[in-house]
Amino acid sequence: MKKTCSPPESKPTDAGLADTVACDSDICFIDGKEGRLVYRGYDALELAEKSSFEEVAYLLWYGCLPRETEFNAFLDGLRASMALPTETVMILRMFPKTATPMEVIRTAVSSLGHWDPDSGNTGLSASLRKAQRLTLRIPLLIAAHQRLREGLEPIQPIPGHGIAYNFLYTLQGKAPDPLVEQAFDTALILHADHELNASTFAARVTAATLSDIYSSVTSAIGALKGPLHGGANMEVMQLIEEIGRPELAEKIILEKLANKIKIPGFGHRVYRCEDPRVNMIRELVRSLSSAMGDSNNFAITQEIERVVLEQTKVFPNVDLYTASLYSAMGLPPELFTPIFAISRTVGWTSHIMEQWGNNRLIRPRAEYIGPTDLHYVSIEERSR
Ligand SMILES: CC(=O)SCCNC(=O)CCNC(=O)[C@H](O)C(C)(C)COP(=O)(O)OP(=O)(O)OC[C@H]1O[C@@H](n2cnc3c(N)ncnc32)[C@H](O)[C@@H]1OP(=O)(O)O
Ligand SMILES: O=C([O-])CC(=O)C(=O)O
Repeated sequence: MKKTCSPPESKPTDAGLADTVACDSDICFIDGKEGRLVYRGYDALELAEKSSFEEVAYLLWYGCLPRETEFNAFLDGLRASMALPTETVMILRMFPKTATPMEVIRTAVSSLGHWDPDSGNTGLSASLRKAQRLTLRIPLLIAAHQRLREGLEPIQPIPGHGIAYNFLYTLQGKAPDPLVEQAFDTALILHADHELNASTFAARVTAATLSDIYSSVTSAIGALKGPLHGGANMEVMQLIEEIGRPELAEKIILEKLANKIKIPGFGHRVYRCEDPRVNMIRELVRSLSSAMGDSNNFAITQEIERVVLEQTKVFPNVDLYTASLYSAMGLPPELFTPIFAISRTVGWTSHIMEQWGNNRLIRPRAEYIGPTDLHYVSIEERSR
């Protein structure tokens, strides 16, 4: 009798759903051939250059850019939500020292739902308020947990300052350098949405069961954590640290490629050219590293890029230079993926609300490739 199950012999028809269009959406457009990224009709690079993360959040949530009075009212509403519930800070104190920041935000974001004043209200206005609370509170939660890990007490954000400023301030305990704040705000804009990436799809699948926004965002955080998706930015930093000096990059990368190891920060399901965000982030790192007087990580990243491009047809993605950008800001690598979650929360929640606007349960089929005619044999007989 056969004792083990045999592995599947053929691949599903559309592995990874690479060729499947799963929904209509007017939030984000990607041209993977030409390398273009558009939020609600506006080029994301133009928004990154001229706008602010708060304005882009308004655009993604409401579908248009605000007039001045609308934006001021929106910012006033945001300020009112800019604090963590005391119960959440108590929960943060209870995590074991070994819990990574990404594991902590997965659990703590889920817990935030219990203290949301709109808990149980599933209307559109309540969902928008929840989306805004999540976007304001996730950075505070990441900063508070990091301070607790370092043996420091969490500190309150300063009303009147934006999300980028207050994340850096509540993390580092001092007003951020304006150059760093500006670069961080730009990075938040460039990560805010990306169509049906894995974490957004996870959020939409959960939302499509008519589950709540906190459950949907928690699903998304779980998907973002993996190294094939958001977790890649931390892996890029680990690779930079492993390499240590630019002149060692070529040897280490060639060895990895020879061993068929995928290099984090390269490859993308949609882009068949350089990810349009890469150049803007590359230039931000170049100027920030030089202003901070340490360009070693930038130089290593450039070497990694040169060798991978010489050896493969695989282009860099958004994560490649993000690692040395955040490192030039003095941020620890284990916060890189949680930072991705700060900006993508805007995209996730926009998609969740869009899903609810025209909902149908998301439930694809599997191509069954196992047997169908087996008969039950008792455990005694099977064990003979
Ligand atoms: C924000 C984001 O989520 S961006 C993506 C972040 N993830 C990473 O940076 C992790 C490294 N990259 C990867 O693992 C992949 O490129 C993914 C997961 C992003 C995309 O995967 P897929 O769309 O399934 O592409 P797939 O894995 O089939 O790659 C296509 C080809 O490019 C090669 N390739 C893809 N990525 C890489 C890489 N990072 N390093 C080396 N080769 C690569 C593959 O080996 C494959 O080559 P082959 O056709 O000769 O077998
Ligand atoms: O779109 C994807 O597959 C990955 C992603 O989230 C991004 O590139 O920002």
